[in-house]
Amino acid sequence: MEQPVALSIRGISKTFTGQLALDDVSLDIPAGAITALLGMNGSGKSTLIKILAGVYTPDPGGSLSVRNQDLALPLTPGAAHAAGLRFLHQDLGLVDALTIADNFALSDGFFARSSLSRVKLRREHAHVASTLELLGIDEHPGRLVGDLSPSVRTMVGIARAFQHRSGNEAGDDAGTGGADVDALRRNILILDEPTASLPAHEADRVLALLDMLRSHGGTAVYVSHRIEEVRRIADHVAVLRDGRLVAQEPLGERDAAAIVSLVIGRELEAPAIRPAEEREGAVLLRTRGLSGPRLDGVDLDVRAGEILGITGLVGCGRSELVRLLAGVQQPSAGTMTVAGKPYAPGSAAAAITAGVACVPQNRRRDGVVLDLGVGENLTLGRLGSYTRGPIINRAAEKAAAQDLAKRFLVKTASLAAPVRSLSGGNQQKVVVARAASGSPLMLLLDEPSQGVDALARQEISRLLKELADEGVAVLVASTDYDDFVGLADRVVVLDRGRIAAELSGSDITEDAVALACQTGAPA
Ligand SMILES: Nc1ncnc2c1ncn2[C@@H]1O[C@H](COP(=O)(O)OP(=O)(O)OP(=O)(O)O)[C@@H](O)[C@H]1O
Repeated sequence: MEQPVALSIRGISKTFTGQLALDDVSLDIPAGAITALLGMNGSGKSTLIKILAGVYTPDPGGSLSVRNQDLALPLTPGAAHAAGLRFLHQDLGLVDALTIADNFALSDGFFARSSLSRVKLRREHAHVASTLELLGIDEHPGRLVGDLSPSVRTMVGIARAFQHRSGNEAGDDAGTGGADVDALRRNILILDEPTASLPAHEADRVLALLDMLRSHGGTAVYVSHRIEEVRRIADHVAVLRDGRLVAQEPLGERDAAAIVSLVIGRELEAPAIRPAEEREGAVLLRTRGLSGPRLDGVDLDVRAGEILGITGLVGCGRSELVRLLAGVQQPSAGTMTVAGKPYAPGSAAAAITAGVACVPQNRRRDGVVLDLGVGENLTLGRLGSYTRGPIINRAAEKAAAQDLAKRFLVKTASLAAPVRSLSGGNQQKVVVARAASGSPLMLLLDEPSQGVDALARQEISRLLKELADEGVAVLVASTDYDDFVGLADRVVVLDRGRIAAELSGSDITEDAVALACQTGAPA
């Protein structure tokens, strides 16, 4: 039997200055099922979601309907909400310093809660608790959001999207209404890469919540670049390529390779294996007894030309290790050398001067200047390379930016376009390209494939191998174990700040790394 359609999108296009981001997209989202919205970086997924959320105005001509009711275009955020469209953006919009219940109240724009009586507050807590319970979230409404694990924060974000207000601000009944099963079934949840920044086992909990939503008859549209997650959770796939819808079908029994080829339009080639001799350079980085708040006496040798993976469960000290090596945090004990010389960078700039470049985890905060152009971001901090005396050679700067954009496959309307206008994955490519462009001795990357599509991920892997072949020591810290397969020569697993296991060569598989993270021992 055909499933009823929850959301129907007809002939939607969106042109940004000089660029067609969505081209006549028509798509039906079936009710009571999870649809994975897939596509490479820059294919138009976020643009479509922002049109549904009433953030972007589509080009004239298309139409939208929810359960056969036409919506007036352009939508406003209020009209989208009234129609039952619920959104979870990557930035969850939760306030750490407030409780779960307060965060629920905040989303209603209603925060005169000091005036609520104790009875009403208790009732409000009960509403929030029932919503949490319905979605399988085992937390007390009075818990501070800042104390929650990343996956529970995401789950709270989802639960909050479903709540409804009851009563009015002035009236007796003012307060936040919990969601009931009917609300879960009636509304349509749209999630833009909810698991992008979550390690695999945390992401699993969010997927379990989506399972729960589906079991209540709920409808969701889910964007992800993680193919295994799509296989695990989706009933249907819809694929955008260059702004056009190229597939809309049940997921069926497709394996990962089949989904990837649906997304990129061809088969992904197997990654090239690096010959062993290319990873046997001299020791470039040596740490002895390296310690910090989370790290506890790490001894590490990384060779020139080696690609080393660093992983472990949440709190293992992985990101701290990157920060200490990158000079943005100072060790409490231990020593480091780079190319045999003492290395104690007091800042990121000092690390770069010593030949250690870093691709930080939070690209929007630390990696790019959103309002500067793509070209300027690519050459940022390297102006010295294009100046002779007081004269800046703009042509040389532009040529360098063009080269980098081409080599790292940055998809942009022009080099002058602000980085803000780039899709998430393309912003990431800009950061990687810039870090690699200064001929570093060592390149550190913290979660480099967050929000990056399968093809770009492979391109980044290929470029990292190229850099390693040129003698650069590459350190990739990641919780996405797939990042290491076909890329890393060696993977070091951290557990509570110490080295717990090490894998190398063909032993590096997703399952073996996962097992080593769980047990602290190689498979
Ligand atoms: N505000 C904007 N101004 C100009 N161009 C934009 C703007 N927002 C998006 N674009 C362009 O529209 C196209 C689609 O971008 P969009 O962010 O929708 O891609 P996406 O599929 O969500 O990618 P990703 O997987 O990387 O998040 C891209 O080429 C992007 O550069």
